[in-house]
Amino acid sequence: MTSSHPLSTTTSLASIESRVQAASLDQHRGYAQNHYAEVHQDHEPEYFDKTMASGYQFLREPQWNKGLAFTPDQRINKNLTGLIPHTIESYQTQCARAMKMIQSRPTPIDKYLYLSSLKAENIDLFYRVVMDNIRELMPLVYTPTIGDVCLQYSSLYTRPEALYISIKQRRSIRTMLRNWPCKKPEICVVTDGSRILGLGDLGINGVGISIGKLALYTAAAGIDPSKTLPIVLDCGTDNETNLQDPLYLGLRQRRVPVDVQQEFMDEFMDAVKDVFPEMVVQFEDFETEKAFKYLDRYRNTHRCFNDDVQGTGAVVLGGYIGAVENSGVPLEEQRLVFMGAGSAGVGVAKQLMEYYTRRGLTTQEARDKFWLVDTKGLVTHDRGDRLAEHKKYFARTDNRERQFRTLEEVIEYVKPSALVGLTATFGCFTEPTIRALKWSVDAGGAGRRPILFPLSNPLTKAECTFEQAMEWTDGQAIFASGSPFSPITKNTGGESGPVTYLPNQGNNVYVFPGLGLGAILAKATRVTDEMVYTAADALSKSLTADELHAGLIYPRIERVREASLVVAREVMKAARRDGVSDLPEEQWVEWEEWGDVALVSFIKSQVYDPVSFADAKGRL
Ligand SMILES: NC(=O)C1=CN([C@@H]2O[C@H](COP(=O)(O)OP(=O)(O)OC[C@H]3O[C@@H](n4cnc5c(N)ncnc54)[C@H](OP(=O)(O)O)[C@@H]3O)[C@@H](O)[C@H]2O)C=CC1
Ligand SMILES: CC(=O)C(=O)O
Ligand SMILES: [Mg+2]
Repeated sequence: MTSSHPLSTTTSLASIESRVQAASLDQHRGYAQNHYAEVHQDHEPEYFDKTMASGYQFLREPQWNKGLAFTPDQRINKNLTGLIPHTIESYQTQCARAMKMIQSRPTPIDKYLYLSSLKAENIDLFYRVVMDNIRELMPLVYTPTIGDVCLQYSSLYTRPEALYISIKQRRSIRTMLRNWPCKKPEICVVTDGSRILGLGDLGINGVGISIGKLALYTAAAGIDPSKTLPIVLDCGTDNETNLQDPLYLGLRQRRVPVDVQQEFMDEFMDAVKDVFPEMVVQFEDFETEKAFKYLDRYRNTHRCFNDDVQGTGAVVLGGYIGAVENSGVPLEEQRLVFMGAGSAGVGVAKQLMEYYTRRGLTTQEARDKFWLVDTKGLVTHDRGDRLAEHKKYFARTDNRERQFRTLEEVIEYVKPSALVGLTATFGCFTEPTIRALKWSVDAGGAGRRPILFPLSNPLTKAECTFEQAMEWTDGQAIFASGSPFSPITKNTGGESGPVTYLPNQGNNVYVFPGLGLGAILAKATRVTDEMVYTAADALSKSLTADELHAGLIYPRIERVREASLVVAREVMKAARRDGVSDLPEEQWVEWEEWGDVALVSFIKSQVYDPVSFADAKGRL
């Protein structure tokens, strides 16, 4: 931590606030926000020196603290004797204590808060616990719980965990970036909070998603946590609840106009390039128009990608490839209906289209496989409204004789083999729609199975539940959801006994960590379409025989780190093929001589793995 970390400004704001009554809180906040706009530090932040630190100072630094795993020598050398209980504990024992505490907490938010404190105290232990219990804990540090955390972020706030940059501080962006304790962050997740999961505009509270995604960069791909940088750009909010909440931490104003935010964004991206030229930037949960606009604007000038458009596109393609194999409906006969034509819907449709064209279809033939539905019905050129730019590519002409206003009408007309939901609308895959999907697949021949992907997050926004999907398709649907559902065991009454159905989690967590890691390690100057497509392809090939046998289309979540490694390896190679890798050519030639073995061992040598007890015996 630095002596001039943003913590110091937060503390001074807190002390101002403690002296005023709630009634004048807003006024003081306004003062503070304008005041910050003038701040410009020209000195470098100071850092504690690990070799000099000792005693409590050492214990209070989450990246140095080992809890009770310090060896006797370390305790003596760092003046820790007496400051912690005499016992020496392995990480396993400490993990067991943490899990006991998590399990004893009554609600997911309470569990999240415990984990969050652990992260603030002992980073290695936090990641060890999360990695060793990823099936149980990922839903806490990520969707669905992170959605609730974002909704309540301002109330839950206890300590800084990100860079909070408001549009009023735009003249100080470089200073703020330099204030970040890590001098060379490698990956940043930035949001403006305008479309957080399916929860809409959450303003500055959306920062929880940047924090959550970066925790997964570490847990699921092994990026050193000290090299991660969560950022929220506060451009105001149109969320009335936030604007009325006395505890809301963001600007109390409506969102600035799109052109004003564009200037701010340009300044931000320029500052990022100046201060952290090698950092990869992941755009996250920007509302539709901005998501597409910023990706187009910066993709050829900055190391960046959009997770909702590209990461989601890649993860759905990665699962779709396996789903088609399991469905019994040949690729060329597949017909896809998408409910939702936003950043994720269009991003996914484009990625799947790319797959079709690489399989020999013309662009037109590939595009004809997709029917996109939005709040006004089937997206067509001539339905009487002004189509948003991003919808035009997939707009159809089917409604010359008839209008298709509802999903039911579209399914009846298209007779799809696959139904994809990216609407943020709970329950919009109704019983009739799911039964109609199954019916249209059955009509094609025996043994065929429908593909059903209700991908919206969090669970409260899922288009249907796993139970409904199984019930209404007689257990036939090949199912993937954005947030995790539990397996279902049904007693069929047959001789073979109960049947267990396994859901898949079709979430970009299977792509962004490996894509980011690959881009970082390849020193990619851009994140190209080829890198994104390759991530999808690699993901589809990363399943074990056991997973394939179980009918899964994504690796089990316990293997997400292995899958990320495969994705990162192939993304690195794609970066080289596209000529955007800044690694020396001799390095690539040397790796090539050894096949993938050398590249894999290079990746493994670069990733963070929280220490085991044996490692803890080593030097600090
Ligand atoms: N599983 C995963 O990995 C990911 C999941 N998502 C999820 O996808 C969802 C959408 O995200 P995103 O695309 O960025 O959001 P957008 O706001 O960009 O798009 C939402 C789309 O859904 C349409 N829509 C909303 N309600 C309905 C309805 N009742 N009937 C038909 N169409 C409807 C909207 O229509 P209109 O255009 O007319 O407003 C719009 O086209 C979110 O819940 C998000 O969490 C996103 C990224 C990754
Ligand atoms: C998963 C994700 O990125 C989203 O729901 O927006
Ligand atoms: Mg997202």
